[in-house]
Amino acid sequence: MSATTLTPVTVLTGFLGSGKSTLLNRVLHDTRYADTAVIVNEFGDIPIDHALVRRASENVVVLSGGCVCCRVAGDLVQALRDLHFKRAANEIPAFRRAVIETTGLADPAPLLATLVEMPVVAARYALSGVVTTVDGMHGASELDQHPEAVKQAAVADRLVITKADLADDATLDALEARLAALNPAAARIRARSGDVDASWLFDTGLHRHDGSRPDVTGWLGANEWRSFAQPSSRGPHDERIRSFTWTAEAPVSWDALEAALETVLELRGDRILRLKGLVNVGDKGPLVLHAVQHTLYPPAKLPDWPDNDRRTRLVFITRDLERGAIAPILDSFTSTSSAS
Ligand SMILES: Nc1nc2c(ncn2[C@@H]2O[C@H](COP(=O)(O)OP(=O)(O)OP(=O)(O)O)[C@@H](O)[C@H]2O)c(=O)[nH]1
Repeated sequence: MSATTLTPVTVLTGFLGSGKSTLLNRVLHDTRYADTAVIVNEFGDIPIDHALVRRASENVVVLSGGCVCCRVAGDLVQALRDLHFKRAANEIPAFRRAVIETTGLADPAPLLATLVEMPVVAARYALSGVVTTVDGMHGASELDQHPEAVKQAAVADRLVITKADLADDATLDALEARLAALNPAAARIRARSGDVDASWLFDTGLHRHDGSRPDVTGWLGANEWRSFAQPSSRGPHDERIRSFTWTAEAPVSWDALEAALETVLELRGDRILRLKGLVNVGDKGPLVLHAVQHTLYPPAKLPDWPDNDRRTRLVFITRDLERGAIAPILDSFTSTSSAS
């Protein structure tokens, strides 16, 4: 997998009315990011959001008539393929990244799985990151009531707490503490009407259109999982989300680890929201991998380690799945690991 030939895709999700379109519309006006193709998934029959976004980007595709998480996955694949071929044929303005804005009710995990699983997509696009908007005023009650909202926050690489101009500091602080417990690895920002630096949103992942060096340590976020204070308020759905790491001190055999991961994903993939990892196979640089639900991306090779930590580190974000259900399988295949 080459980092330079794949078009990075950012998935923008967040509960209904949490400010996805406001954010997207604002950041696309940053001229550095004007060359962004946008796929908007509208739930209702009358697409409204795209009218705003269309003013900001020349390549906008609207998927309507259903939620991309269940009914329109095929449409999404088709849209990504069409965009690619039209770009290749110079029929549309060239774009260097794509954003998929989900409906507010979307469960993001099947969407991420679609991006990984469909060969026609995986050959041309690479998931760059997941940005989740959380309503600064109503976010806590949405997390309490809707498991989708919790999943959206749990899989994020970037959490944007919106409407910071409307909510008071105590509300924002409590929400932020809760999000930090749910997903400590995601970077967080408070936004007023989408006033977020576009590069903070888009340049998150391993795949940069300009080939610049990615922030692998930040992407992995393994260190952030270890220390965080439990917030005073946690909802019933928060409790179901787990995050844990599995590490190995000595280099591992990729064949053995891959077999172990295939087994884990086959058995437990429905409960694995995301998996990210750096793997020490004894070479100069690590393998970088990620997986969503049942599917493992082909690993990418990095020329160097991002820091002095040479351990294999896998970070799991799961729902209703404990570390104890996974670690023994990984241990037994690789027979060299340490808990963390
Ligand atoms: N005051 C204020 N209003 C905001 C902010 N962000 C969004 N809004 C408003 O909140 C409402 C919903 O914002 P949208 O951007 O449409 O939210 P969305 O997540 O795209 O909504 P759906 O597509 O319906 O799920 C709109 O009226 C926005 O103007 C903000 O930071 N401050």
